[in-house]
Amino acid sequence: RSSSSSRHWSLSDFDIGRILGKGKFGRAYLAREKNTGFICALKVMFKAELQESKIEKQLRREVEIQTHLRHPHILRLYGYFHDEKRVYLILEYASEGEMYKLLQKQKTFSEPVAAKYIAQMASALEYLHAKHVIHRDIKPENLLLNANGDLKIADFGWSVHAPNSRRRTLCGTLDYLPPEMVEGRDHNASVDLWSLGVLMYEFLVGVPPFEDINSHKATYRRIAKVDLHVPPYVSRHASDLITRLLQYDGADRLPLDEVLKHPWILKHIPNPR
Ligand SMILES: Nc1ncnc2c1ncn2[C@@H]1O[C@H](COP(=O)(O)OP(=O)(O)OP(=O)(O)O)[C@@H](O)[C@H]1O
Ligand SMILES: O=C(O)c1cc(-c2cccc(F)c2)nc2ccccc12
Ligand SMILES: [Mg+2]
Repeated sequence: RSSSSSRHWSLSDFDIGRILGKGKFGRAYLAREKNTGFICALKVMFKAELQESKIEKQLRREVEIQTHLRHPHILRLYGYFHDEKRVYLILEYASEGEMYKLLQKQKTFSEPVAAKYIAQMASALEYLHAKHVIHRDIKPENLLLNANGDLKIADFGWSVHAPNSRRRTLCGTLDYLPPEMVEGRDHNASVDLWSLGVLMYEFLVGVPPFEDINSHKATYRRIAKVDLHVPPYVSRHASDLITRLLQYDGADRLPLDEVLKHPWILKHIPNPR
């Protein structure tokens, strides 16, 4: 019996269901493998579009990295295949969809709910960093939720093997990027610690800490200055953890094993991991 990722798949192996969502390049569909009835998400991308945007190499790296990852809070990539016009990724199905939409609907999460997600993130990042993989694009848009309401890190399009000096121009929001990346300097796994702090702040406050809706430049300046203001309604322990992650120098950011032992996490999650 060949493992799912080495087997040669084709579109005729699947019944295709409803569309799950559209991304920049990808459309994801609910799908069922015909022989086993296994439910998955099939992400379909057009080769022409991938070539135009020159992200073929990034996609191959994403696939190479994600196929080898096995963690309860990292979305599984079971395999992939391509035909003349399209590339297909066979992904774990996350039935509760995007964290981003849940946060938008609820505005903020309670501290116990936020602590559950931050503990799941810390555990997944600990696993990634042990494999010298940095995600570099942690944000609510790239987190999915499964039927149990558990978080799944998706979208490894920006992940690389650490350490790294980015070559590709950044696109999308700056909100989650640490000073060393907005300043184009070398960076390492501690960039994910910064993003974890930004994510925690956004879960509790409803907006990212350095957002300036008027200008990129203003956001850039606020990040570089670590211009952080935690509102008074955020508990002392939560505010302490956010501050320990949003440190200018990557070496000063609280390591993941300390995050998982922080009083704010232990208060809500007795045995994290
Ligand atoms: N495994 C999955 N389970 C459930 N829904 C999914 C899954 N993968 C993708 N989706 C849905 O499809 C949408 C588009 O997929 P995805 O974000 O991976 O495309 P993309 O090309 O990365 O787009 P972008 O880069 O803009 O996020 C997601 O926002 C999500 O709503
Ligand atoms: O025609 C190809 O050989 C091809 C293969 C793949 C590909 C193959 C496996 C994994 C993966 F992520 C991507 N991506 C492409 C993107 C643009 C144009 C052509 C291709
Ligand atoms: Mg996406």
